[in-house]
Amino acid sequence: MSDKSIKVAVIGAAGRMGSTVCDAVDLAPDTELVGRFDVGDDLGDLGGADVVVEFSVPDASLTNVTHCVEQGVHVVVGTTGWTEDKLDKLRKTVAAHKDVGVLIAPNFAIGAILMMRFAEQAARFYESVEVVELHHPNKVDAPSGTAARTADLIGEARKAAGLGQVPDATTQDPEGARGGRFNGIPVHSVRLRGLVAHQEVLFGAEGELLTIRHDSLDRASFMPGVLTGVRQVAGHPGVTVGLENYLGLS
Ligand SMILES: NC(=O)C1=CN([C@@H]2O[C@H](COP(=O)(O)OP(=O)(O)OC[C@H]3O[C@@H](n4cnc5c(N)ncnc54)[C@H](O)[C@@H]3O)[C@@H](O)[C@H]2O)C=CC1
Ligand SMILES: O=C(O)C1=N[C@H](C(=O)O)C[C@H](O)C1
Repeated sequence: MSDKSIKVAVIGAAGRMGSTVCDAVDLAPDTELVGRFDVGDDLGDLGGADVVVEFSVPDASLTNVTHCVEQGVHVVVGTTGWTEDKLDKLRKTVAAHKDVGVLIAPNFAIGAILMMRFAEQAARFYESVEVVELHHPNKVDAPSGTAARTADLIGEARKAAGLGQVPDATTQDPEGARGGRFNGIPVHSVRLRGLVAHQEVLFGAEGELLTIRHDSLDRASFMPGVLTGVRQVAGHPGVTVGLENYLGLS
């Protein structure tokens, strides 16, 4: 007999991730789908949900998550674009609702979380590093949240190790062919029909290379992580960034 004990609503339910999450919540033995919301819907009492899963667009996420917190509902957030400024605003709202947990995860795939962790560990040993993220062409943001987070982790690890800037003799790049820089780390974004979500972290030192690559070939890869978030978020009050904090990897 199943015990559908966690009531879950999904915001962004008509999207690629939101619809996949609705199916996963329906199928899991311990979760019940009680609400599907998308753009223009009145979020109201969120269908009586215990936990909301939010996969919308960067411009809307803070407003949606704030509404959930003000309703006293825990939130698992997959939407990207969480700047420090937005996180600060959210933390202030959550501080007034002390029992509420919010998980913001740039990537729910276990391999992507490990890729970030391994890249952070490798960072101090290599003079050169570049991040290449590759996604489907319908993605609205660049770089990916995963690439931004990876670059941030690597940049901090390099600073802690006393490493300077990555070596780069480029003086002429009128079209931006060298990509963007995030926390000092070069990041390149590829958009290609046929791809889902992929990333390579390229490390280089004299006479050797290390490449760490992760591929999400299907959105099913994100679902175990999303369900882990749904099951654990109530036990983690406050704002948590990164699913690794729920997995004993932090
Ligand atoms: N953390 C993770 O593991 C992953 C994160 N993502 C992120 O999730 C987000 C969504 O990605 P996709 O599902 O591929 O996009 P999508 O474009 O397929 O879906 C977004 C949905 O949000 C809806 N929406 C737009 N404005 C809204 C609003 N104000 N309120 C409620 N819903 C609204 C849209 O109508 C659409 O149905 C992106 O930020 C993406 O980067 C995507 C895959 C994995
Ligand atoms: O939009 C996507 O598809 C994805 N978005 C997230 C990101 O920006 O990192 C996670 C994953 O890369 C898929």
